[in-house]
Amino acid sequence: MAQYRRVSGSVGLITLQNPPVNALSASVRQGIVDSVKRALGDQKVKSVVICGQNGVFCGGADIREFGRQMSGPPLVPMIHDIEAANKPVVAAIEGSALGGGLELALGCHYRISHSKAVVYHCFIMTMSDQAKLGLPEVTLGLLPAAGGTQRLPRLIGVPAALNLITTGRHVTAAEALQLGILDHVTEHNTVDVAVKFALSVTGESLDGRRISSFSCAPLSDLDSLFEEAMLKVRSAARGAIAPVACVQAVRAAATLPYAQGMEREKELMATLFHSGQARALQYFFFAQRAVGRWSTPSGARWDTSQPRPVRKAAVIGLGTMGRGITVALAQAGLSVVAVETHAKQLMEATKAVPSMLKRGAVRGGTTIEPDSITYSQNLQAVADVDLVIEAVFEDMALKEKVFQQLSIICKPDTLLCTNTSSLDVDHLASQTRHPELVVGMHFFAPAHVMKLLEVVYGRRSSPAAVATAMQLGKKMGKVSVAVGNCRGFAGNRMLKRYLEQAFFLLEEGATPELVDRALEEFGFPMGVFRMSDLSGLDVGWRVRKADGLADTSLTGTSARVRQGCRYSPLGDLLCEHGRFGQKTGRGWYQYDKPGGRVAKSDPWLHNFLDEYRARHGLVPRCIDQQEVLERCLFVLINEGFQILEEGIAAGPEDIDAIYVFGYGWPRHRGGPMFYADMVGLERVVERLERYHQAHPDVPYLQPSGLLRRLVANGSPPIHKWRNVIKNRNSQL
Ligand SMILES: CCCCCCC/C=C/C(=O)SCCNC(=O)CCNC(=O)[C@H](O)C(C)(C)COP(=O)(O)OP(=O)(O)OC[C@H]1O[C@@H](n2cnc3c(N)ncnc32)[C@H](O)[C@@H]1OP(=O)(O)O
Repeated sequence: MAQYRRVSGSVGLITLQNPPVNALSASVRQGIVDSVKRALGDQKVKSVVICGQNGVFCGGADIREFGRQMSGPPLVPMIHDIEAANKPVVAAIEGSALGGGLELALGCHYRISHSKAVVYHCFIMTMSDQAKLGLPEVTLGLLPAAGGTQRLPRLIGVPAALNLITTGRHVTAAEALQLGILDHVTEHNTVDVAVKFALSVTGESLDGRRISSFSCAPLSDLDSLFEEAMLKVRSAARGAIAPVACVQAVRAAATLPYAQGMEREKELMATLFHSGQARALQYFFFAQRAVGRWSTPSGARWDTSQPRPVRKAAVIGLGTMGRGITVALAQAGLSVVAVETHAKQLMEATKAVPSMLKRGAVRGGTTIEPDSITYSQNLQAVADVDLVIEAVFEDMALKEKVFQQLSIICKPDTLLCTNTSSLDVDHLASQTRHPELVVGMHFFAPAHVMKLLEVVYGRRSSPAAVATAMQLGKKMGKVSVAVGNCRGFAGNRMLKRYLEQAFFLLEEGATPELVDRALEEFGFPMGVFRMSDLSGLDVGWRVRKADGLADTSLTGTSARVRQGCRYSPLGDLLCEHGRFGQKTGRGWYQYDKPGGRVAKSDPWLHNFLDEYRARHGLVPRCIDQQEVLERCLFVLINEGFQILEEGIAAGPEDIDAIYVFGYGWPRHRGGPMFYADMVGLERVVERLERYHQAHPDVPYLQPSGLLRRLVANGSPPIHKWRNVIKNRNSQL
């Protein structure tokens, strides 16, 4: 809806009303069309202001309408009519003007927005109280098809428009003013200022105010500008089609008259609108928000659990993870006690952490007060903190000891969190006096950069403890996903199956290059072997040794079998050769030096694989990309269904958010569970069964019970899976 009233005698004020973000639903568009008509037809009205209710201008087109039959007045002619009006129309932008919201504002003759001077909160300087503007359609697999690709370059120039449209980034009102998107910013009430402004421009000529009549500022070398832009978008998101279409649409603005440019925009949008990528990205938009509405099998929920305030936190262990967590906490404005019992490691951390903070501040355009962190070699320093995150070496005996000590030293209500990536959170809780205050906070390296946080609730974790960890994650800018306690939790448990298949494929005749190429063409930034080299092969080796798996003294058939199942010792053998990946300059690939980044094919590795196969009587066969994808991805997906079945994750959105934010799953494919839905659950079952027949010694290739049940229920779409899971759980 849109409300219309006349204010200050001669200004028609149109207020968009569609909480929470005033999205341009059919009824809002109808409201705008009707109100504009009324304003233009009313002789008493000399100028018009468009604003949004509750301090938000407009969050863009209503994304929920995209999957349905479109109705109501279309955006393009609506915006065209506003621009063509013979009375000045002013956009009063508070909160957000995004997507169709900004395109609506670009159709207005003037744009005024809200910007407050720099504010300080805790130790961090931000520009928080400012409107945000942008054309984020590309992040939804679309392009700004309500004239955005044609008006923005005409207003601010081709290079700046290309940047905004292809990245979808939001800019603050201050930056938008600098770029020329806004005519004016104010620290006062934006709508009042816009109304006064509208009165002041009454009767002035609008000839120079209609952006569609502008020409793009000429540029000397358009071809190389667009070639460069195309290369950039192609390497930023492999295989994503929307960024490419965005570049093509902006090119049309730079080279064609407006009307033809609009035709091109429409054509390009038509190719995107019904694409699988658009569906995946729009699903993921809502999935991201759904993970915040967490619940646990014991009935704890996001809306009934009260988080505790956390002002002062401690980090125990200042290795790579601990340092990153310290930085993330400080960046969130908390006071941090950083504890490391080894003097040398502590000294290194006192140098590394401030420089990480500095780099982060430069990147984020903020300043940070390093005094918010105190360092100590003594665990007693955590006595008065509200929350502790333990990040010591991944060793149960060591962690047990730390938790026993923390339980004595800390205040009785201090939340004790562990950053373990796979160990038993319940067991650690049992070492403390208040197991209800123990949860896992599983960060991903580098912890101050990666968006994902798995919040692991144990059997006895209280709802308040889960809510506090979830909220703290959000405060640190993370996407927090609540998961249950099992070996590897959700993400690493699924990863284990994926890695196993990759090793098996090498045994059967593939090379790291072939496997990685298939996965990178699918859209992962790095294939499994390049990724292992980056994160260090010794990490998994240590875990396998702790699990009693990495025994390379075994010979004959038993070398490749553990607990009755197929096992590949390839990763263990590489580690025994001192090949830990990038850090040693050798892994699945070779690097020019230890710490080198550029992976090169390694003849040694190929010989090693040949010898290994010969030793075990394995006859290499031709493996194609389809098999690589199906074996690696379907087994990972299958484990995802098992995790849903067991209630370790509450819904498919949780798993998808974990994989996109923590494991590089291409966002335009929606996440592993969405991908399964797109491929078709029946097909996933059929392929898994086929591979299981061929490899009966790999039990994880057998389709999970939930996957089979979903197929038996007619393969409902992903948003209905929770019902099938719920029905099953209620029968138990
Ligand atoms: C052939 C057809 C031609 C059509 C041409 C179309 C051209 C235009 C296309 C578009 O405009 S696409 C939409 C572009 N806009 C966006 O991408 C903005 C999306 N929203 C946001 O970034 C944020 O929501 C916000 C506006 C910055 C506000 O953030 P905040 O953190 O305050 O709230 P959220 O939790 O994110 O959202 C609250 C609530 O609102 C729902 N929502 C937000 N935006 C939209 C939207 N555009 N459409 C529908 N719903 C929206 C969001 O999902 C949340 O609800 P729940 O999911 O929690 O129920």
